Amino acid sequence: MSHAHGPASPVTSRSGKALKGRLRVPGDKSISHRSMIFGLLAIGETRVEGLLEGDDVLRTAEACRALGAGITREAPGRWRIQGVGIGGLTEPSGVLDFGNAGTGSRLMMGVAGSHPITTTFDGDASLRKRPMRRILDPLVRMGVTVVSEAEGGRVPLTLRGPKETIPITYETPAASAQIKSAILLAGLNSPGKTTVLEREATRDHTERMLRHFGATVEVAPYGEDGRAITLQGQPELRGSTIVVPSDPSSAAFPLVAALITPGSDVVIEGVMMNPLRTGLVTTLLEMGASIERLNERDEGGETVADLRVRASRLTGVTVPAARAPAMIDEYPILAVAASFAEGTTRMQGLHELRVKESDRLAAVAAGLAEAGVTHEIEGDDLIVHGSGGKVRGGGRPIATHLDHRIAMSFLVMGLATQEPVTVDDGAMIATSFPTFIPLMRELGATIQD
Ligand SMILES: O=C(O)C1=C[C@@H](OP(=O)(O)O)[C@@H](O)[C@H](O)C1
Ligand SMILES: C=C(OP(=O)(O)O)C(=O)O
Repeated sequence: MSHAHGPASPVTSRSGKALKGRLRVPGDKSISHRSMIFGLLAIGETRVEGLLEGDDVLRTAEACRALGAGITREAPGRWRIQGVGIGGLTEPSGVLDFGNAGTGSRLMMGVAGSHPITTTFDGDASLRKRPMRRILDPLVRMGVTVVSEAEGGRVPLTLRGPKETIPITYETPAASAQIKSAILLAGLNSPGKTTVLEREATRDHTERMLRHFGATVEVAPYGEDGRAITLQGQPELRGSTIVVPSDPSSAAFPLVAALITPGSDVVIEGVMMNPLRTGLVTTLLEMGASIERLNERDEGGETVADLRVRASRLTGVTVPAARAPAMIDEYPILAVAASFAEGTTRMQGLHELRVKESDRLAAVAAGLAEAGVTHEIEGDDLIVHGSGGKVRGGGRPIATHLDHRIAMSFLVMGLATQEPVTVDDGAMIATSFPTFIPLMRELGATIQD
């Protein structure tokens, strides 16, 4: 089982030459998970190009197989899925082990939980700590039975679905695309309309893909910044082709690395620029970063651009809480950028960071402390006092707590610190960005494992 994690493998980065060159980061993790899931739920064949072959997505693929999909890998990133259609899922013979993946497990609770089969979900020590009540509550209202659960509504847990789900209208208690998506996916097996109300708009990949596969989805404004998303249940989803754009959350690492490493000039090709994902770029531009959006074009229904990034003098800013959904996974790397800025950066409203792969507020703060960066946590805000370019680094190995983004963020920091930075374990990087270390080395980075 994946919760028995192997021996930790420390990784060290150190400052060296400027970063130069062009690179393409792997496919978007959110779209990759959903490609597998929609492939399972469609009738006929789905073809995927540019799938992220990270551990999280491979777990979702395995789960889809266990639920009846025929899945083949034809070439790197090129996959074919034979779907079973909504209502056609088969009961898996074993536990669905999602490893480290919140997205995979939560979306699949909506998919498998909405069918009249019994499914058990589990994951690693990190996933076993993450809250699942936020998914189970709406599913129960839709007629799903929680057969068993670990204390506090956590995995391992077992669901049994009804023949059809009950259509509901539900306001999500947190700005979370995972909650929204689990409900909409469960609503696919419902005879009526399922409506999700979100007070703040979150990434809309599920809505876009529902339409792409043939479902009817209406989106209306809700409140000041929110949306009401209504799905007509029991559509026939048809197998489709998906081209997965590069993941902006992965691009964030070479992007910040180039900004903080003197003399750097890097182009990151084909990065998805969905406005619900570009909060980090917006913030860095406000801080004075040199980031050019070149060659903007449409790829697979999303706007993508090549980002030319040059080393820049950054200035501290206040990042409003309202921007959090558009950059939720990018706060650890923003904290690194803020450490090198002139002045103070205040990141507001970060409560959701406490329930990611680790408590990211605590993990970032602990890492900053090791590296000699002055910072505070005030309520849900993280305040980083930048050093105007000089960050000590060194300290004891940074504790990554099974969190890929903590590992990559502090390895990026070490590329520009006075002393090397070591993270205690690089293994989890493979969950979302397996080629991170080789790609960074190609740009000239010194990273040793
Ligand atoms: O829907 C998705 O693909 C994701 C939603 C976000 O989680 P929340 O919904 O918990 O905010 C994000 O942190 C995660 O990496 C991917
Ligand atoms: C929060 C993340 O992922 P997940 O919730 O899918 O584990 C992430 O990738 O930063």
